Amino acid sequence: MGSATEATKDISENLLGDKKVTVVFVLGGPGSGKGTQCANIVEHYGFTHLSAGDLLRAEIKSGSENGTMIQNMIKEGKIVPSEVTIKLLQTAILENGNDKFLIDGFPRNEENRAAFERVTGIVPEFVLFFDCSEEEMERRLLGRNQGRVDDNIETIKKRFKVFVESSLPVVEHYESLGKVKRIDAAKPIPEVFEDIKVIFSSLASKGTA
Ligand SMILES: Nc1ncnc2c1ncn2[C@@H]1O[C@H](COP(=O)(O)OP(=O)(O)O)[C@@H](O)[C@H]1O
Ligand SMILES: O=c1ccn([C@@H]2O[C@H](COP(=O)(O)OP(=O)(O)O)[C@@H](O)[C@H]2O)c(=O)[nH]1
Ligand SMILES: [Mg+2]
Repeated sequence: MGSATEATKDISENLLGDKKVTVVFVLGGPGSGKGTQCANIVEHYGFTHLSAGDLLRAEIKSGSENGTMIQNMIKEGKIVPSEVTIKLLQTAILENGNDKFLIDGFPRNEENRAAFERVTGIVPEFVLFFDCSEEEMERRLLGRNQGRVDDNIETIKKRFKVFVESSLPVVEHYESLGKVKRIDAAKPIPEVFEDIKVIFSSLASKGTA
């Protein structure tokens, strides 16, 4: 047991250098409000927001050799191979001076989760889970208006299916470890943030973040 922990720590030190980080995974269905609330958390609690989806969209824009593959997967609501997303997250963590990160929209399946833990050695402090009905999420996505290739009804239905089949098992995994803090994300934006504040204020007062 002890040696397994040591091994994980060594890997972490190899790939993140000496950097010790506090990570919160922000998970929830498409349109549940993850990005919106991450901006609020950044403003009040000094975290850096890393949206896996935003990093992938930036990678497409940068003209990377993976761009076309990523674009096609996003359009189909599919999950991009772990090594691509993990590399982007790892680089973003290393390039940033902060040591507290909200990782938004990742891990999206169990393979993402296991690969991230194996490669970076990072174990999340907790998982903030946004609970919202599909009806409400669909309404929000259709009104998001950011010109995204995946905010159309056909792709939205595919994303909901992937969320239930592949992403919810990640939440269940962390649930079994007692690490999930569930938020009723169907409420209006300021009310959702009030509930989030309770969680992050107690974290700050414990001195763990
Ligand atoms: N609590 C809320 N009530 C109503 N609309 C919301 C709420 N939270 C976010 N939105 C809106 O819903 C859309 C999706 O929110 P976003 O934060 O991008 O979700 P996610 O990152 O989970 O996909 C955005 O247009 C946002 O302004
Ligand atoms: O770790 C990730 C995060 C996102 N995506 C892809 O990017 C899309 C948009 O993700 P984002 O988190 O931006 O969407 P949201 O849930 O916020 O609406 C997803 O449907 C996936 O196709 C992915 O493959 N891996
Ligand atoms: Mg988002």
